[in-house]
Amino acid sequence: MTGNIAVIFDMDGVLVDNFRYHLMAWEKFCSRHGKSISADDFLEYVFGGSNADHLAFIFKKELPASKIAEYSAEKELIYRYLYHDNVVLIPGLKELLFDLKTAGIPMAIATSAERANVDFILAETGIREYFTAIADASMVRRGKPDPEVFLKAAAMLKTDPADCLVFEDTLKGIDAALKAKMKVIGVATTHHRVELTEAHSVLSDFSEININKIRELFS
Ligand SMILES: O=P(O)(O)OC[C@H]1O[C@@H](O)[C@H](O)[C@@H](O)[C@@H]1O
Repeated sequence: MTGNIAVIFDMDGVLVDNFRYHLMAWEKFCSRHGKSISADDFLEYVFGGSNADHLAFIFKKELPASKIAEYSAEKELIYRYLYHDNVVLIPGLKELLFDLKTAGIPMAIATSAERANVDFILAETGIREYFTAIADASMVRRGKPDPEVFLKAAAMLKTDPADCLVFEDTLKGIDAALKAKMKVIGVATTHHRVELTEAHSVLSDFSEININKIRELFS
């Protein structure tokens, strides 16, 4: 640990509460391809992971990279179409981003989503200026629960993983952050608070956290 902390935000379920829009998009995608996925299976087995893992679950086999790219583009177009007029930041997030930025604490996004979805969320919410680094699906070989995307974000921030705090809403993401040896706070949007007990702490939204509480996690 060097003492210079950084904060890494997952995107879906942490910056915005959009689980149901991803679910609707996957359901629509499945119906177009003669497949199906239940909400329970989606939540338990795939949400929070990579589209390659989602597609392997839906098609019951690994797909070639060209098919993964084609199907991902189709699903994400449906998702952005459905979610477009409904994008709202999680309460308290903007204030926390401002406080962290003015305190000189660097921030990154580490997401299983593709870059077009990141650009979509940042454009819709106007929070791009707060982030020094963005690690997306295209930059890693293995999706969460593998720690690769969080380690990539820490490297981009030039911060020791032990000095990083992650905000995550999924069990896969919390697992990944812990494997990266980072502190992790669960955000109870996609799951109930009681399901996120592996995290160092849990909150319902960002109005429950501030810089002093974040610093205390590292003391
Ligand atoms: O890592 P994040 O930001 O939670 O992103 C996860 C999601 O990213 C989306 O692009 C996928 O299609 C979702 O279904 C997936 O689980």
